[in-house]
Amino acid sequence: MGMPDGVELAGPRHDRFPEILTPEALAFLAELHRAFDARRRELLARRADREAALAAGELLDFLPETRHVRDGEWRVAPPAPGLVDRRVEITGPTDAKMTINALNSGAKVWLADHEDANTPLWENVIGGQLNLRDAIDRTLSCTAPDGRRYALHDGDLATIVFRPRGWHLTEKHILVDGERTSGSLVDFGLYLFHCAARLLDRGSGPYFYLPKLESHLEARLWNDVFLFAQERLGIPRGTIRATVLIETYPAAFEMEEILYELREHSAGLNAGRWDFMFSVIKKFRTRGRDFLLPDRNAVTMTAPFMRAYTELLVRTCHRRGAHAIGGMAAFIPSRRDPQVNETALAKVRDDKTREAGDGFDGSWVAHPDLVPVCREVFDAVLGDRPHQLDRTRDEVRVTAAQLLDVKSTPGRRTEAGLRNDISVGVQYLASWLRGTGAVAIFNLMEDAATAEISRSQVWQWLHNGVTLDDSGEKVDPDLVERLADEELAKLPGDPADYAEARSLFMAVAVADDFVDFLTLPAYERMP
Ligand SMILES: CC(=O)SCCNC(=O)CCNC(=O)[C@H](O)C(C)(C)COP(=O)(O)OP(=O)(O)OC[C@H]1O[C@@H](n2cnc3c(N)ncnc32)[C@H](O)[C@@H]1OP(=O)(O)O
Ligand SMILES: O=CC(=O)O
Ligand SMILES: [Mg+2]
Repeated sequence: MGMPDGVELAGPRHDRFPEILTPEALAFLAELHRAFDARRRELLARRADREAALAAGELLDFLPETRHVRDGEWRVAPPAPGLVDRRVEITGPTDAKMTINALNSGAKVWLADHEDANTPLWENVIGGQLNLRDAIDRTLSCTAPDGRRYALHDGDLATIVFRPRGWHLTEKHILVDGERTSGSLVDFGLYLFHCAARLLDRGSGPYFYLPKLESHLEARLWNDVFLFAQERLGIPRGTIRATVLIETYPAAFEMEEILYELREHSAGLNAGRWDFMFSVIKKFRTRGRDFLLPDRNAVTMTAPFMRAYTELLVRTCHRRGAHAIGGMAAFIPSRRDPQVNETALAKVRDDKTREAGDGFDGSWVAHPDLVPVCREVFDAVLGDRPHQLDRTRDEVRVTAAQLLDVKSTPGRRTEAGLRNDISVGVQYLASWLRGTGAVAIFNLMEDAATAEISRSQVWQWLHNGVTLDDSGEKVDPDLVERLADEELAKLPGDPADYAEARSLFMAVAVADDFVDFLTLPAYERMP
């Protein structure tokens, strides 16, 4: 079989890429594109309409038209093999070394990330698929630049749960009928095509984390994609499993409906706190004081709106027999600095202790050295039980007003906070443009979600006439430029090295037109 009709490849064909970009796999992607891309675009347009309504004064609320779903009696499918005990999940990009380190880390699950932690550079997109396939075959190995050899352990490895890109992103290197394809469908389709049978042979399955959904209709689209793909590839219905990230403000009002749409394929929900915070800023960015957050690093999971969101998530999941998975504490341990390490371990322990106490069934860590802390905390609560689905949290009642109560968030808006947003935002973008989508900056994990908070916070303060609580200065474009000069001068290397990242940051943090996702213009600057 040659290149399927209507398919064009616009990216370089590196050594082993043809193993992934086979005519059969590309034909499958073309089918997915023709069947579902128009609906994807319609749903993106619906997001924009909803955002316009919020800008015009509407508020988010639970949907009247889906009350029957919330009031009905139904449960999601029982957990699939490898997804019963999820007390520790490590996340990270899919380069060979990280893949091996994550699978060997002792975590129960590895979230193999093509979203927040990944720059969708063509080499990462296809290289990641090769690494995943080789890892499942247990043939993956690599040598680091310093000569260290990496190979997979012989024993148990983490269950792989793959996170494709969100619905908003396209793949410009694979065209169907002259159109860019969807990043979500390309990532999902290639992984399913190459890995589903291999995973099933090993007693696991094709499992996914679904990012950045904004409504149950977007979950319905995923469910329809799953049904179609299972049929086409001859995989039994219900084999695919998906954990949905509740990480946008609108989705927090549709948790039940999202589980319901995916109930045959559901593996639960995750509290994606960083994108959630970004979405809170984004959706109400023009609505003044009621939705103005303090310094990014001052917003914690104990803020009233954050607590309402996580409490509702656990209650919703457990009522429906679905796992509730906690989020990411951003503190990164250090093997070089004992003080940084101690602080990170203590902060992560506190975070996981709160989650385990609240009823979560497991949680995320960003680094292998955090696996033992998370495991210890969940072991203490779960004991021999694989999860705590029996804690139904019937006492929890969360109202729309509680989810919307952003103004009670304690904290100040300071010059240090603004400087941090600018410095982190520019440094992160510089890394992203070099092809690395997750990086430690000032001892915190930064990825696309945390960088979105930084840039949207600057935009929000700037466009709502904020005066900083400490310096008394008004946030305006001149102040942002001056602080950028000062902050970039503190970084090692030549400030010119940051010129492109800085111009991109200003385009997404200062310009009047609010760009939906910083990765959209950033992707256009990539080869
Ligand atoms: C908001 C969200 O979506 S959160 C989920 C998305 N974000 C992520 O997944 C971030 C995941 N974490 C990371 O990428 C990394 O931990 C970083 C970039 C934050 C820090 O990485 P580094 O600077 O390399 O950390 P450090 O030098 O301490 O790493 C020590 C070792 O642990 C490994 N390691 C660190 N993090 C990970 C990880 N997440 N998965 C696998 N291995 C890892 C490193 O490869 C290194 O291995 P080596 O000793 O064999 O060389
Ligand atoms: O994807 C997770 C998040 O916190 O964002
Ligand atoms: Mg996210």
